[in-house]
Amino acid sequence: MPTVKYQKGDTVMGRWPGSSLYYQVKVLGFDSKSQLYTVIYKDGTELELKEQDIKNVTGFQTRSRSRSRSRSPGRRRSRSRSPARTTRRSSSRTASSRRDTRLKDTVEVRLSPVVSAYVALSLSDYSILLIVKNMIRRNAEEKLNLTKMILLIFLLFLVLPTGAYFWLLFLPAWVLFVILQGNLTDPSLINAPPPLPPLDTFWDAQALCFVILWILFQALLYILPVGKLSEGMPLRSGVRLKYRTNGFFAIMVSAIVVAVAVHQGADLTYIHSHFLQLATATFIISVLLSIYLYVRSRYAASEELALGGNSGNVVYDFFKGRELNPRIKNFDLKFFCEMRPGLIGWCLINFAMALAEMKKHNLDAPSYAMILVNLFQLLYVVDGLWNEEAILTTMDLMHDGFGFMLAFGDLVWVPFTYTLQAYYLVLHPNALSLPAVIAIVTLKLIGFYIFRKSNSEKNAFRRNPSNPKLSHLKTIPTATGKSLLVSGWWGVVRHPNYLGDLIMALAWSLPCGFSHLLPWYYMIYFIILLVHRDSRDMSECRRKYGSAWDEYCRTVRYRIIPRVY
Ligand SMILES: NC(=O)C1=CN([C@@H]2O[C@H](COP(=O)(O)OP(=O)(O)OC[C@H]3O[C@@H](n4cnc5c(N)ncnc54)[C@H](OP(=O)(O)O)[C@@H]3O)[C@@H](O)[C@H]2O)C=CC1
Ligand SMILES: CC(C)CCC[C@@H](C)[C@H]1CC=C2C3=C(CC[C@@]21C)[C@@]1(C)CC[C@H](O)C(C)(C)[C@@H]1CC3
Repeated sequence: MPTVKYQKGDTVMGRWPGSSLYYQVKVLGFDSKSQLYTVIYKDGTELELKEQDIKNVTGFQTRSRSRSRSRSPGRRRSRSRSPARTTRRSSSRTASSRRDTRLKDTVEVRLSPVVSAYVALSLSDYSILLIVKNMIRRNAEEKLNLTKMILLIFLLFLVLPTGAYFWLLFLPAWVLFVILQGNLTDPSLINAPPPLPPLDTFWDAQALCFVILWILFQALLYILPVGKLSEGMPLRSGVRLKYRTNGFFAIMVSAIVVAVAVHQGADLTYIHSHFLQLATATFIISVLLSIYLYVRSRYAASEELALGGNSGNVVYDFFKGRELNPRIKNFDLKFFCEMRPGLIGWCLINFAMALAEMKKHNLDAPSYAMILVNLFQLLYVVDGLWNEEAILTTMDLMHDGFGFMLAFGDLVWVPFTYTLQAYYLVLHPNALSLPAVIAIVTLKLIGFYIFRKSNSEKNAFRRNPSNPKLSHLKTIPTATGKSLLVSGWWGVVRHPNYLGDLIMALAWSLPCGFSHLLPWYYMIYFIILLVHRDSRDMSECRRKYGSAWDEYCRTVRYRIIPRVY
């Protein structure tokens, strides 16, 4: 490599992707086409880095040493670490938060993120690709293992930009499929789809007006100066955005307005009889919104863009979303869409399904199964809105761009597929015995307890790591200045909140019985969604926290279900 700055075999300092931290690496080679160096970290991770993300060891060490001399031994220990080494666990919160503050000083060099050869992939996807690359190599060495290979193909399919084309077509088609199935006497998720109804049945101008009115009504409640103004997590620029967290107020006012409308003779069973038309109208709105989001993201400053979704591939970026927090003045589009029209709409639709069931079967009250589904999901939504501030520390709000996936997910997917159990029960009643009711309620409460406690614990910790109520918890400091909880709920499994959520999902499907797979759709989808989110989060955290994350994973061995997964 005659014109190349670093030679094969050189020991240099390489920036850890997505962070500002440098670790010692060995240069393995240089690709003149992509202008990228292949380097190997001490833990064996191979990465491709740009020249500007590599520094000479000499100058680097001098600076590090002169800085660390003035610091405590604990501080020096953490600075000398490579991603391969483990970090010591702190047994006291106060001590660790003190160290965290000091560790912040280690973020000293700011460089542009690596643009990998996989131009169309976000950084987290890039990490998945690295995992896949390693798996292929290992599989080739260890002979083929079928399960691993299937997982590998699945992962590749999820991350490749071409996957976006598939999902763009598949997701709306799936919503249509399940809605049509729910109307059949004998629905099946595995049979061929029922014949498409004539095109004009999809469209209803009145349905579109209702959807627009609903979204405007929710927008009005959102902008009212009622409720707390909460601060989001610090952005890359250091800025903390403010969010109006008045979701509980919004659902209460919505409930009163709906109750008054029903009292005045409004027939909510319209929602059941026009389910398809309402879904079509909402779908159109979500597409228009996504186009708007994509166009405005082209004018957004680079620090306003999410790490993923900026590949240059228009379809992939449109799907994933580019802008992190698109706002019109103080109106946060992502936060609003995730927490209001779809989420509160979900409860409204469930309630309408209960009325439709009563009308259809001439009942004085909804069935036990319908009541359970309604109450369980209402509790889930009300709890989400009551703890609305906690959403600000979730992956969607902190890391994901706002594009078609979330716009469609929030506005169409949530209200029109999460309501499938109630929709199913209208035409397919399922009688429940009292012991069955008690068992299902108990299961729901257990799931809810785990879900709420674990989410609140993480949220409280992220908001104030020195919170005295959390001082009994063990933590692992990380090089970014943030710590990881390693005892309490987050010491049981790596995603206790997913465990609670899955138990609740089970309790939502059980009231519908076992005659058909359709009401179990949510459970199946949710397992896939959460397993995928967990692996996405794992690679994201591995990238952010390096060795500290490895230590966390060694200490907390299971991801979602203790001793199983
Ligand atoms: N009903 C539905 O359709 C869905 C529901 N959900 C629910 O939403 C909730 C939020 O889920 P989601 O956003 O996916 O993920 P989490 O709320 O679990 O957030 C993951 C983040 O938490 C932080 N974290 C991870 N481990 C630790 C630890 N040991 N100590 C401290 N912080 C840690 C990391 O962020 P950092 O370190 O950067 O702070 C990580 O990126 C969950 O309860 C989930 O079940 C999610 C998706 C769909
Ligand atoms: C269309 C795709 C296949 C999937 C899109 C995923 C979205 C539907 C979900 C991503 C994260 C979500 C959350 C909730 C709803 C579903 C989406 C938007 C949530 C608001 C539900 C209520 C909970 O209490 C919560 C914890 C606030 C949830 C946060 C994540």
